[in-house]
Amino acid sequence: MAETEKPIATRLRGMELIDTPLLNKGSAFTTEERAALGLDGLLPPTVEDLDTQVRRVGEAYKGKTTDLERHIYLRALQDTSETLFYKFLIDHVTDLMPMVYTPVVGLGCQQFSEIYRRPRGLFVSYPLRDRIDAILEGAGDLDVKVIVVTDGERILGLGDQGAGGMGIPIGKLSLYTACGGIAPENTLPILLDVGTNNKERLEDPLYIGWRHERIAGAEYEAFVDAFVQAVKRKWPNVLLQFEDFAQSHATLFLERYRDQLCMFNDDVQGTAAVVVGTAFSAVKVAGGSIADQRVVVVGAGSAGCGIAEQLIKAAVEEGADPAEARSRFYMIDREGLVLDDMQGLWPFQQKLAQKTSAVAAWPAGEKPGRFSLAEVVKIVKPTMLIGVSGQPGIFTEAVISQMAETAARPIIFPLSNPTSRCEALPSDVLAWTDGRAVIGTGSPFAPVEYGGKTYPIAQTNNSYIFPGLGLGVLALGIPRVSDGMFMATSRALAETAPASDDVPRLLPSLADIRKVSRHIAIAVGKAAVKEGLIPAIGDDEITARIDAAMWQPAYRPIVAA
Ligand SMILES: NC(=O)c1ccc[n+]([C@@H]2O[C@H](COP(=O)([O-])OP(=O)(O)OC[C@H]3O[C@@H](n4cnc5c(N)ncnc54)[C@H](O)[C@@H]3O)[C@@H](O)[C@H]2O)c1
Ligand SMILES: O=C(O)C[C@H](O)C(=O)O
Ligand SMILES: [Mn+2]
Repeated sequence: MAETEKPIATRLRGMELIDTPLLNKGSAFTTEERAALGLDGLLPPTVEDLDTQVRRVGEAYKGKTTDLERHIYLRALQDTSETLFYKFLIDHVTDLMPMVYTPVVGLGCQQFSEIYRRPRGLFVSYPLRDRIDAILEGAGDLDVKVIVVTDGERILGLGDQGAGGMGIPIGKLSLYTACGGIAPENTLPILLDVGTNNKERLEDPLYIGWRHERIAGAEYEAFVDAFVQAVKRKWPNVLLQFEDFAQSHATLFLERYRDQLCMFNDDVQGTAAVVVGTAFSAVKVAGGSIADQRVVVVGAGSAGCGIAEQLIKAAVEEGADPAEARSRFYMIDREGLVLDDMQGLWPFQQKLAQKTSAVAAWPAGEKPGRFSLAEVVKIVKPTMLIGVSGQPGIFTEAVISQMAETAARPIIFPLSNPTSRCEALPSDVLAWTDGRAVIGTGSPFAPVEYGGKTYPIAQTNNSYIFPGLGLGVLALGIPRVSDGMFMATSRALAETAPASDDVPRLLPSLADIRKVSRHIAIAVGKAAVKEGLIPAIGDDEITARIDAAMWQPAYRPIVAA
């Protein structure tokens, strides 16, 4: 009997069963199930199959006229029947992913309180801080194996969304299932509600979060710690993904907790991994290696510094001298080029600051001792330009065309999400570089027509990484997430990229994402064996365990318990 056919035994009957999205089959409950589970008469008489249901859903979906309506429809479907939702999502992943994930999930977070229908996941709010263990019990019978948690403070490039940030863990976990084959009953989204400093949300009479300014400092850190310790008690082996925390907390918690449990920070590590993987493909097109690049990163935050560090690691693995590799990185933040004499840098920024002595001989900029993005591009002649600033349009025509003067194939990654925060539109970047740019973006863009050719735009988003990483970790019981595992995901991702022909093809098509995630999971498993994180097992065994673990969207027989 195939894995998917093992019957599920339940005590639920009638409407209670129909109201349980993990078990509900709607019109696909069989005649026997209807009789045994008290469903006769509650359902219309025709017994349908999943494909027929997907057709009906497709028709209803076509009638939606705005992206927010499409998002609401898909979320409601997920809360009605998870199997049907995932079948629809997986079958049409390229079209539907932007509706459950970036960019539309950004709108979903901003309007979370307005479109709110039914609870999903857990809200751990500060006023209930003495009852965190009890709140986690609310997960009920779920066999929780992966949690995505946010406090909503830096939602994409949209800033503080308070409790509305819950849209992000829900969206990320949908991709764990759709793209990585993690069973939905193994996933749990969590929102730490510590208030919000977003005035608009605080003044919104419909705001569903705790109407209070953000708790900060020691109280906040103690609260997060109480949460993490409670998670460890309840689910000691869970994979805990930190998502969309503010810059002041992302790296802090990563360093604090990485040796305490199986966790990672997606904005720091997952992002770095997808960028390094895409960069491997990009340098194949542009010529040279990672170690040859001169890199300007705009936005020296969690993502920017994570990306720079992992690219440096890749250059060193290619044989570069570590100090020399580091010296080729130019981080730009609000004050321009990040220099070691600047006040108030975080330690992770300090490590990437250029030495004031190194720029002493540079031509004077507009502000004494400071250098703008435009000035840095002119002086440094970068080969790679990465945007993780959340500042739309910051890659101006002047900046891009300046870069194109000195780089034959400029590698340009405007990575900020959602689309409204993108540093430059791919169509503009191609036009400003006579079609020579090698482009990756964070949000999805349609292929661009330029000079009689069609350029696919690589969606350089951590969604290419975390589902496969999670699959590997869960299928093989890997107890910690290491930097080496992330480097393995980058290499595995690059291996799946199609060969570039007359236009760059940096990443595989999203339609192949489950195959890509499987390939990444296998690479993660091999890296874990190599690092001694799990007992030595052969490659065939790794592959077999991953294949067996992959959840498929199909109905399983249900019997009365
Ligand atoms: N493509 C992806 O997979 C991916 C992954 C993570 C983050 N991102 C995007 O990257 C952006 C930043 O994320 P983060 O976690 O690093 O946030 P962050 O807040 O840690 O960092 C953003 C940095 O940009 C700087 N900045 C703001 N205005 C600037 C300006 N005018 N010039 C230069 N720098 C400026 C800020 O000072 C800050 O240091 C977000 O928009 C997010 O959506 C994309
Ligand atoms: O959520 C995304 O689309 C990617 C990333 O994690 C981000 O914060 O922008
Ligand atoms: Mn994120």
